Amino acid sequence: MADAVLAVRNLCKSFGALKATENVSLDLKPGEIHALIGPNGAGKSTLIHQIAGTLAPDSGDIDFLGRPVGHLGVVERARMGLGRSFQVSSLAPEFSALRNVMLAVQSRQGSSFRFFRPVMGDASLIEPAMASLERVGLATRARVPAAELSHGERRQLEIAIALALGSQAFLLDEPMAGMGPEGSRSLTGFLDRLREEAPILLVEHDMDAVFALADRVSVLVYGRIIASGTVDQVRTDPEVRRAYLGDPA
Ligand SMILES: Nc1ncnc2c1ncn2[C@@H]1O[C@H](COP(=O)(O)OP(=O)(O)OP(=O)(O)O)[C@@H](O)[C@H]1O
Repeated sequence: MADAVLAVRNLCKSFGALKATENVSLDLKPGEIHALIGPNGAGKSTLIHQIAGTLAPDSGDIDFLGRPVGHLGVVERARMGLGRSFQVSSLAPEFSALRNVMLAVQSRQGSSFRFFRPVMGDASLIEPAMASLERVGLATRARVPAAELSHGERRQLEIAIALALGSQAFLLDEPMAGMGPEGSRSLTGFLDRLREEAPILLVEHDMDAVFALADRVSVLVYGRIIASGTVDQVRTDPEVRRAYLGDPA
C-alpha cells in the first residue's frame, strides 16, 4: 500500500500461551479514520502499544511514513510524528492551556539554551502554540488552567500538544471513555475535523462514535482481525454480528 501513512504487517505478540496479537495486518491512509473495535480483552490496547513502541512484538513489521520503525523506541517514533494520546495524560494541570502547548513547542525545538529564559515571554513559542490551539478550536481558552477545562477540552488540548510536537498520525485509545452523551457528541465532531490534520487509528467502544466517524473498521477478536471494511460491510458481516455486535435475531 504505497500511500499508507502507517502499515502493520503480520504482527504477533503472545503472553505465555495467550496469543494477544495473531498475525495482524492493517494500514492507515492519509485523511482517514480507521476504527479498531472488538470485545474486552480482544487485544486492541496491546496492538496500539506495539505500534506506539511501548511493547515489543514477537514478530512482524511496522512501517511509518514509508520507513520501518519496529526497531525504534517510543520516543523516536513520537519524534517521527506517531502521536499517541489519551491514555497517558501529558498535561500539567496548574498551567494554562497555552503554557502546556508552549512547553511542547519548546521541547520540539529542543534548544537547551532556552532553559534559563522564561517560557511565557517567548514570542517564538507563543505563536506556534497559539496556532496549535486554533487548529483544535481552543484559542479562546488559551489562558485557562488545564485543570479548569472540561473533559472534552482537555482531550482537545492533548491533541494541540500532539500537533505542536509534529504528529502525522494519531493512535487514540478510547477517547470517549468517561464522557457523557453531550461530551461524546462534541468530541465526535472534533475528531471528524481532526482527520484532515492527520489520520487516526481509533480504538473505541462507543459504537455511535465509530459508526459516525470511521472510513474503515477492523474487528479484532481474540487477537485476530475477523473482518475489515466500511461501516456498512462490517455491520452486516454475520461473523462480526455473532462475535461482537450481537445478532438481534
Ligand atoms: N502485560 C501483559 N501480560 C499478560 N497478559 C496481558 C498483558 N497485557 C494484556 N494482556 C492480556 O492480553 C489480552 C488482550 O488485552 P488488551 O488489553 O490488549 O485487550 P483490549 O482489547 O484492549 O481490551 P479492553 O477493550 O478491555 O481495553 C487480554 O487477555 C489481557 O489480559
